[in-house]
Amino acid sequence: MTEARQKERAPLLAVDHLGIDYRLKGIALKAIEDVTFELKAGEAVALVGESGSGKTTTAMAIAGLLSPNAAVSGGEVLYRGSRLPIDEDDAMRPHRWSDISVVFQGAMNALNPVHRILNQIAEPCMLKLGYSKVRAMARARELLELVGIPPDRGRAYPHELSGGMRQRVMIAMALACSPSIVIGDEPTTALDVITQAQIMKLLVQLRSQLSLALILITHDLSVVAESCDRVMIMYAGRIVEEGTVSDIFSDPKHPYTKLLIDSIPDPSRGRREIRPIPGDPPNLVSRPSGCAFRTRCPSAMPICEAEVPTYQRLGYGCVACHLYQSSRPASKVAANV
Ligand SMILES: Nc1ncnc2c1ncn2[C@@H]1O[C@H](COP(=O)(O)OP(=O)(O)OP(=O)(O)O)[C@@H](O)[C@H]1O
Repeated sequence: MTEARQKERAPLLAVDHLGIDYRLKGIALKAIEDVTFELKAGEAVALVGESGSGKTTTAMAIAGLLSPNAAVSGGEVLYRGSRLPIDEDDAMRPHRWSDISVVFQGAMNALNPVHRILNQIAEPCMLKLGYSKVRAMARARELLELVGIPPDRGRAYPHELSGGMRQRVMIAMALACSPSIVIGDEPTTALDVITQAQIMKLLVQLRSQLSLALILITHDLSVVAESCDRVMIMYAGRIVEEGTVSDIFSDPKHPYTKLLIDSIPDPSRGRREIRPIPGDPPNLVSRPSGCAFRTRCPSAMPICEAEVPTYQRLGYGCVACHLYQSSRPASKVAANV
């Protein structure tokens, strides 16, 4: 097959055995290791996991927005079959906002307080798309309307808008250069519950209207169930399970995924409180040997201390757990879980 044909058939995004370390006073913190997944055009996937599991690092690596003390320790990210220069700021510039953009949490910090919002949305259109000021302002008005803000409000400064409106502005900015992938890093975290639901509804609607692929980082599993096709569960810097939303919720495999799903309040079963997972995630500077979850795992076996489980395909999903390693018979697997 020719190279051009291969690229044509490549997934929109492929993250291939990606590892990212943070340098801290000469010590390397392994924030993510061996992270591998694909994203198809128009697909919505969620990255889920406890705080510190590496969700934001994965997302920022894909967008080429890693902090200065981060370094790629292995692997690569491919966009439409071509390697993305994720650790080269200048080389990443043509991709940022045009191919991959990010909606961050806490719009107040991301927006410039002294510029009117219309100008802030118009700016990437001038810088990235080379639009004239007049054309960029027209595009900015169009984008405001798309995210449900009357274009006249474009004269407002960020502090004159509600939190929900500001987050809509962030979404408009993320869409300004018509990217194929939008990453939402906990895009609704700072908002009240009703506004959270409105913003998620907007993202879901825009995703289908514009055929966007979405990578959604969230702690909220109910949001995942309503807005995503697939879920990737992260633990201590690795993806431990991946599957369709319905498979993960109805038939989770990894003991961590099971506990995570069990932690959600379920009033229909008389459980109204969050049930925290006992124990703490490991220190990523000195990871425990073998499976990082073993110290909290109700199904841990001696092999879990000795070997890192490989990430294996299981049905339509993937799981990294010794309970499911292919050398083990299926009957034993069932008995152990
Ligand atoms: N700039 C940095 N320098 C050093 N360590 C960092 C840096 N950014 C993140 N880390 C560490 O890397 C690990 C992964 O962090 P990351 O923010 O990717 O996790 P997360 O799953 O997104 O967490 P949260 O849900 O709290 O945002 C954590 O141990 C975190 O403390």
